[in-house]
Amino acid sequence: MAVNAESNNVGDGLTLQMVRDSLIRQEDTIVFSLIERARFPLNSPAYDPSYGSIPGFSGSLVELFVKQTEAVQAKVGRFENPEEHPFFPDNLPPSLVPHYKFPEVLNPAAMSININKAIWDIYFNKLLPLFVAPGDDGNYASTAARDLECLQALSRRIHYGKLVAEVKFRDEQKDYEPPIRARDTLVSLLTFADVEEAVKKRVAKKAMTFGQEVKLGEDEDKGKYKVDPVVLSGLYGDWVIPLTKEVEIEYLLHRLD
Ligand SMILES: O=C(O)C(=O)C[C@]1(C(=O)O)C=C[C@@H](O)C=C1
Repeated sequence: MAVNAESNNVGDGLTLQMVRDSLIRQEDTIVFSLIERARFPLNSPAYDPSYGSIPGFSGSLVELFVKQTEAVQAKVGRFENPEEHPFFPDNLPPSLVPHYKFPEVLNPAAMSININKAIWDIYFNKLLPLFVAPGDDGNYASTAARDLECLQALSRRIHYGKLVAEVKFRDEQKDYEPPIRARDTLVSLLTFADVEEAVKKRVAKKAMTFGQEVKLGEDEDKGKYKVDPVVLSGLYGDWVIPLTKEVEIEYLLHRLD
């Protein structure tokens, strides 16, 4: 994605269009990862701390999987990238690999913003039941792996709100400073209803395109999708965009600290 990874011309040259292009690219990852998760039913034992009573660990299978995976990823430097946020930041091991100097685009206040706890709760309690079928097929490890892919893709996108906010602030500093100082509402200033509509429509279209049954010959199953496009676009409208705005607001409120 990444303003970081794909472009050397970041920092002062960062534009709202560049940041939005990255959000559009990230939709692909999110839609694909949700479709992949939907291959499995809910598999609720993966989320039940009492399932299996894991020796030496008090938590669910998915928590164990995420904590252990994040520990490995921390060792190879994943969270050195300011665009990455761990779900379990406490007691992560340090990176063992040489430090890459990522461009410093954000205000240092950005470091303290991590809303992954909210993302975790919303993903498991609100989103999952909307797009996976009920049931249990025993594939708990694969299910947990797919969940982490969804969570990381969503988290990256939502925390990208920091970059969106930074660019908006730089573009319209005069407009943003007074409400920030007054700790006033910023939401109307940073909302673009037309952009939000376009995001939701594009997500529905991607869900149709990526999630169609591809068949050869006559018996094409038109209109049958792996995940309901209306559900995915609703999930963006109800959760992904509002959480991104929450990060934007949080970032801006500390932008002048
Ligand atoms: O593109 C922007 O301006 C954003 O702030 C991102 C985003 C989104 O989450 O997609 C959020 C708020 C705006 O109303 C429009 C879109």
